[in-house]
Amino acid sequence: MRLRVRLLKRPAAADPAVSESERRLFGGPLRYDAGWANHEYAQLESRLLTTLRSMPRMAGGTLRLAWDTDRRALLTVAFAEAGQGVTSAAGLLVLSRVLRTLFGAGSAADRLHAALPALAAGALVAVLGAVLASWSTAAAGRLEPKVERAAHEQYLKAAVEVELEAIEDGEFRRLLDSAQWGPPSARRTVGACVATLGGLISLVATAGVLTVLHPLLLPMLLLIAAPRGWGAMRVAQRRYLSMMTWVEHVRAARLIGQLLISRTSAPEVRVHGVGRYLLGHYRNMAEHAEGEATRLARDKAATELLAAALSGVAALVTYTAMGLLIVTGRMDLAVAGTAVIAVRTGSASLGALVATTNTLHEESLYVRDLERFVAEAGRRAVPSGGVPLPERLGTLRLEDVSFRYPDRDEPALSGVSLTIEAGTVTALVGENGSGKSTLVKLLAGLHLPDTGALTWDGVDVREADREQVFDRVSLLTQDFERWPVTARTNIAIGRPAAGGEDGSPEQAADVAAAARYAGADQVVEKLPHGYETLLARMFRGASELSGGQWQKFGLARTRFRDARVLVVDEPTSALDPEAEIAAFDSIRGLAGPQRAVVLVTHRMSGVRYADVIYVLHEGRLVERGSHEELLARGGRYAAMFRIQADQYGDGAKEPGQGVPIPRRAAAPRNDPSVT
Ligand SMILES: Nc1ncnc2c1ncn2[C@@H]1O[C@H](COP(=O)(O)OP(=O)(O)OP(=O)(O)O)[C@@H](O)[C@H]1O
Repeated sequence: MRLRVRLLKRPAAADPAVSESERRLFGGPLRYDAGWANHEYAQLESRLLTTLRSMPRMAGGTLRLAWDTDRRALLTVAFAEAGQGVTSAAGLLVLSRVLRTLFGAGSAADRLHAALPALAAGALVAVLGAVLASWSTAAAGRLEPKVERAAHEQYLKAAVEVELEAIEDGEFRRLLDSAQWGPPSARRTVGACVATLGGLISLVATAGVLTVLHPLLLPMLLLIAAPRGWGAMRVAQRRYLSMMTWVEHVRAARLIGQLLISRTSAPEVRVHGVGRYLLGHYRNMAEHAEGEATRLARDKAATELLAAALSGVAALVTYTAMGLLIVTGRMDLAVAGTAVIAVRTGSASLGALVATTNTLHEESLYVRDLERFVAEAGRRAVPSGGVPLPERLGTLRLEDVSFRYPDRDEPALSGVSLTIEAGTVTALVGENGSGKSTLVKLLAGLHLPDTGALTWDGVDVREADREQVFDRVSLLTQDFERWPVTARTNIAIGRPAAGGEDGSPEQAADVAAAARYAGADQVVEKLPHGYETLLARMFRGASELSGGQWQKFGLARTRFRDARVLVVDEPTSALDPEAEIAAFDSIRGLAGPQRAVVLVTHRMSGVRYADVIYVLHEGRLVERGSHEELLARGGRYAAMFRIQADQYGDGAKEPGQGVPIPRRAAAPRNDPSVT
């Protein structure tokens, strides 16, 4: 079905046109709540003079980066661009000399002969200009990718060093999102800086030559060039204005395109017929965007025609004035010839300068986002250094710990006190949202307590060397990372090897041992290239694992990491019953004299053999004890255990019979959903 495109009133800054499809699917234009989205509006405010004034500040960050990355290339570009300005000025002066000689007295052969040295000098200047231009191109070509790489590294390094809290903070994420456009923009800023510098120098050189030739020529140049400059500026501003409307259609259409081809939506796209539905909306939005592009093209054509007409009138006035000056003997014919060429070169330079200034302005907005992000990330980075932790692990203690996520009113943990001893298995249980995963993140050093204390053998985690805290923890969560790398690296990445250890026979043996421990070796045996099989469904020749097979890899990675404290959060959700029993056995086996295991799970069968079980409820610890003790108490734990046991029909065999066991409600007979 083709949907009607409803064009609203002409696009304006604050009220872009919205297609019927966007209204229906997204309830309006699809605007990102991201920093860079603001630029679309900021750009509209830009004017040439404002842009020119803020240019040094805008380009400053990128130039500093270029200076740090390859100062030789930067200086070469600057020198070559300045040199080109000088050669273009020299070229004009030589041209003036040639014309003067050619228009002078004597026979044609004599005049031509007399002009030969100047012609030779002109050729030399032209060759020099070309050499300088290619020198600048080569140096800029070397500099640009280096600047992009340096900016990207700066971005990634800043991102990995911040506290987890910052990553979970919406404001910071927006900054992170907007800053990702910074590195490619830094690269383009280098190009725009070079072009702007070149344009400026050549303009100044041309203006200088014209002033030397005749004082009236410079105002004449400005008169001819001004309309074209105005036209270029106006077209650029209209483009910004249009981009604001256009970008939203493109964004919406792109989202729909992704939904149509995504793997996760593929079943519904086919079975529910969502494909045809979304395709119709895609066409509608694309047509809307095409309409905007057509409008823009018409606008541009009209503006350029007007600018050309104004420029033509200005040229007519200028050349008439020049003719009068020649006729009245106040201007030499040779000077006039040079001036005509200089005026043409100068107006072209001015037009190009306006365009490159606009590009510079546009790109530098994204670079500024990157700079803001790097500064903010520095403020929110995990502090380096601190009190070293004891070599041997004794006790991890939480005393009256509370923690609240910044965007929540209620604390996720309140007044939690517990102890984790080396050589034990500690289980954390509780209903959804009771605070188990939050507690795990605190234990891993990912979050710091708001109040109370978390100590590693007496060292408060706030003062401890966080690098060491991370080093002593192994974290296996339900959504652990399925790295798109080989099976071997997927296990070995548990403790990324330093330099030469990667791929060593010792490492291979450790990987194999860890895989055997977790039962992942049987999975590897069936892979086409064994440990060298790439586990990434999106690449050619790669294999994909099932959820349960991945969990075995997760456990193998944890085993390989061999840390002091193993934190395992819902490790068996995708395992079949047999594999689940084996996995819980393996996890229990990981506890050793110097190692503690903290297990979070909703599978009550997996926690019954833990040395100590803590029950969390709404962020508070409500029960503590062994499986038997807690069942005998008949509290929350006993209720949870018996609900699960009851599903298998053996709840009555457990102690703690006094606990009321909620039964699953039977579906009403007349429920229309039950057939
Ligand atoms: N990143 C976060 N930002 C804000 N609130 C969060 C965040 N993570 C968890 N919460 C909130 O903190 C509380 C505790 O969540 P937590 O994930 O620790 O519970 P849980 O016991 O692990 O739950 P589940 O059994 O469902 O995994 C919940 O109210 C949850 O909504």
